[in-house]
Amino acid sequence: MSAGVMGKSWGKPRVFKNDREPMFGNGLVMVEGEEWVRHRHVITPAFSPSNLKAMSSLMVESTTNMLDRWTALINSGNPEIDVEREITSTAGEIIAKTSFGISYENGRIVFEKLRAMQVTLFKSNRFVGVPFSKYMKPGKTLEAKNLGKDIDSLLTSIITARRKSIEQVPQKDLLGLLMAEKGKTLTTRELVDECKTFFFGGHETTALALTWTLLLLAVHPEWQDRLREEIKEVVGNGEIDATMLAGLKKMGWVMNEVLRLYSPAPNVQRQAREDIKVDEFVIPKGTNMWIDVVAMHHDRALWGEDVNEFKPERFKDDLHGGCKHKMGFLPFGFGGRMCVGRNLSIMEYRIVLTLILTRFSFSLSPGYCHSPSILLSLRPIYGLPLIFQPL
Ligand code: HEM
Repeated sequence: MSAGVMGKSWGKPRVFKNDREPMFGNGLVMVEGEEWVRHRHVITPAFSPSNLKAMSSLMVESTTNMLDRWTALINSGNPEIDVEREITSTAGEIIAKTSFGISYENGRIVFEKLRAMQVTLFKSNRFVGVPFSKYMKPGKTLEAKNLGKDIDSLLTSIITARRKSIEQVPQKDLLGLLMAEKGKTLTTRELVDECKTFFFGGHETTALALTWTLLLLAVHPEWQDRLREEIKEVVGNGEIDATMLAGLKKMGWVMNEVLRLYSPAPNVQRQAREDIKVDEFVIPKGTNMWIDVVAMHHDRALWGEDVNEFKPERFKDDLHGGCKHKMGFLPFGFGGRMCVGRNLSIMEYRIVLTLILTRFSFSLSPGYCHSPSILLSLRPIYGLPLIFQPL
């Protein structure tokens, strides 16, 4: 691929920014040029393996609460559970805990308001790029704006309080880590936007990766067994230790195969900041490029005749899953702007799936209707009802 494709001459489309401003403000997803370099420099170290490991117990805690709820439902004669709704809510709780903490009152309120804002935006903001779309649902747009104001002022008060106490109690969540960076700093306004960015960029994507995985494991029970065997060998029956998770190789292939077949982020966007030469073509300044990741991940020419089959083993000896082009598998984007939270989501995926598989087996409910749809993310539009059996 030409160097022009990967260079800094590509930014994010303005239309994408307008539509997503309430969610991301001027957070990492939105900033460009030198500003992006500065933000990325401060944020990347917060996602280091040792920082992430310290967050694993929060993930275990929220997931265990969810699974205890499932056990109570099953014991009361209700073994059918909509896992999409359940997992999205738990992933929201996990990202709020790992981003800014919710063990104190203001954090909990921010979390509730972010959730409400997500529901509102989902109703008002699904026409990405449609001119004047925010005027189609003016009530919802206003509601999102008011929630946004409340969230900003609550997060500002959390950050101000932490600035006063940072010497005494440095917090180990992402906000605490960003505030503790020596020399490089973000302003309070920038920190507010990064907290929102982590929430909106980080939980639904991970939840959908898990949801689609449970669908595929429900229809391929032999893979439930294989993963359970691997968990027994690698994790044993004791508590999950984050250092063991890298040993879950087959689970890694399954995650890649799910991200290939049902990529939660269905497209990656760029806009030419200047005229760019790519091989014999010139792409004029201002051109929007939407890379259709879903289509690329289902392209027979790249993947072969079995492109639509669930075959995790295609990732066994090849990080690209046997794809004929090294840029053909892009669930986390590409280049310098590749997803900064991917290791957090990989850790969360492994923890949640390990805990589910250790406690339950599951099959598809006859009520499931397969209809993957792109509404910002790629989601099962009618949810995912599964029938659970305790092990
Ligand atoms: C399965 C889970 C996830 C998927 C599929 C995913 C996917 C993506 C994609 C496709 C991009 C755009 C990359 C590009 O433009 O080349 C991105 C960027 C980003 N993601 Fe994720 N993501 C996931 C989880 C997370 C998590 C857990 C967080 C944060 C806690 C996060 C935070 C971000 C941020 C901040 C960016 C912007 C990076 C930049 O522009 O420098 N993501 N993600």
